[in-house]
Amino acid sequence: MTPLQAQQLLDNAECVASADTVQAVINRLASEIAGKLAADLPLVLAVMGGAVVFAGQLLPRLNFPLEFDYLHVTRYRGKTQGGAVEWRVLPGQNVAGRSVLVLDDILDEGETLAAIRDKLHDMGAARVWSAVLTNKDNGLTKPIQADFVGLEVPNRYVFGCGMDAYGLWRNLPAIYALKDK
Ligand SMILES: O=P(O)(O)OC[C@H]1O[C@H](OP(=O)(O)OP(=O)(O)O)[C@H](O)[C@@H]1O
Ligand SMILES: Nc1nc2[nH]cnc2c(=O)[nH]1
Repeated sequence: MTPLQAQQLLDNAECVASADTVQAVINRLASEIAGKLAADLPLVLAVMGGAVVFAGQLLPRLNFPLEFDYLHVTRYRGKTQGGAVEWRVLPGQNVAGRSVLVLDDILDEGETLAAIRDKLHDMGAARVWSAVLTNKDNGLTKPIQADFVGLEVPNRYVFGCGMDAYGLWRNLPAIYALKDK
């Protein structure tokens, strides 16, 4: 894709959450998470790559001791339809016996987060919590619900705030939905 095509993608998209809304949502999530996990010394795991913006903005708002690490799993690989869950970096052995909080940018069909939860339980996590910046309102019965949900987004392909559109635009401070084809 050329820079002009990438710009046209954004120009034709619809903003579904402004940058101010996203900041307010992350503030609320930080306080909800502190209410549940402040005394647990949790291991916080960001799901690369989509969670990078969410994690980077949430972590400084969590005012209690925690350990941070990441895992990398992908299922969309720059496309707008998901496929098989592919592990690129497994969680570390430090999950055993821990209260683990998984951070991700979006819960869509739920396959990714369910696979992460199962993996963490297999590795001996004492309790697995999850926080997602967005939950897609797609009418599906999902295999997992997140414990902490930022925003509901419409049943369209969304991007910005860590979420990509054809591999691009993760850097946007607001959330957009691709124009319907
Ligand atoms: O609920 P699901 O339908 O399973 O989709 C959610 C997952 O899809 C995205 O990851 P993606 O595979 O696009 O990789 P990325 O993090 O590199 O964008 C997103 O970051 C979630 O991890
Ligand atoms: N960027 C992005 N990634 C996703 N993964 C699952 N659904 C989506 C979506 O709508 N946008």
